[in-house]
Amino acid sequence: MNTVTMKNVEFGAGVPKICVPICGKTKEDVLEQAKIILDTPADIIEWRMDWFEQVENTASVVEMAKELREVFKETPVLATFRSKKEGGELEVSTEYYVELNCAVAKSGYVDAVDIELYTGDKEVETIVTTAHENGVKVIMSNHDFFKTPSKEEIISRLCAMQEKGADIPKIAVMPQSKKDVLTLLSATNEMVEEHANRPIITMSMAATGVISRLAGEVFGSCLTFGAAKKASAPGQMGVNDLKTVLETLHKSL
Ligand SMILES: O=C1C[C@@](O)(C(=O)O)C[C@@H](O)[C@@H]1O
Repeated sequence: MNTVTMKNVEFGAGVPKICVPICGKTKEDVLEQAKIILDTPADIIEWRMDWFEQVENTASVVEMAKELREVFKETPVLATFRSKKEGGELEVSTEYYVELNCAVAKSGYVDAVDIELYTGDKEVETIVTTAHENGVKVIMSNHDFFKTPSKEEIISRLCAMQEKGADIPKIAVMPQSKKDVLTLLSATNEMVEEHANRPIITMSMAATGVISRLAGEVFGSCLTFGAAKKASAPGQMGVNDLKTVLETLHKSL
């Protein structure tokens, strides 16, 4: 199993890393949330660009990324535009999605970009190539906010991401029962043991799925999302509680 390193943070080894999202509408909101996160045990920051009111202007986005880099000098920053169909705040054209991700990847101010698997093959390839040419890692993602696909389907999506050059494949699914949470955990375990040659991220959302956000070290998810001021998806715990649970589990493993 290869690990992935951004700044000094190694994904895929030891305790799962904690990612804290920033969901600010204005530049002031973004910076306010950033300053709050500075006092938390976040290992990596996710800037949810789809929340940013100036997201349709690439120059403003790059400027904001620059300011975030000034706040987070040593902490990796992941830039994510989450499309509305996968749980985000805004829909943009596929053409703009590609332009935005390429601009932010080329800016030199972020360490990773999130690319949704189902953007389109050509488009995904363009962003992956641009990111890698600029030394930026790719977290490739898929979200189902309504249900949990079968174990085989979850594994097949994670494998597709690996084939498309994701540095870290990621899937978030919604459980409709406790059994669905077991399906996600079982898919995670099988993916890591039989298919993956790199770290992966998985989670089952909402209250029913919260155990999946804590058990990554057991089943094989290298990162978990925790909230500081604002959660970006249902089921995220407060970042300090999350840290305590991860560390407590780690001591017994
Ligand atoms: O992909 C993910 C995972 C997530 O949806 C979650 O469930 O924690 C939160 C999003 O901000 C992030 O982009």
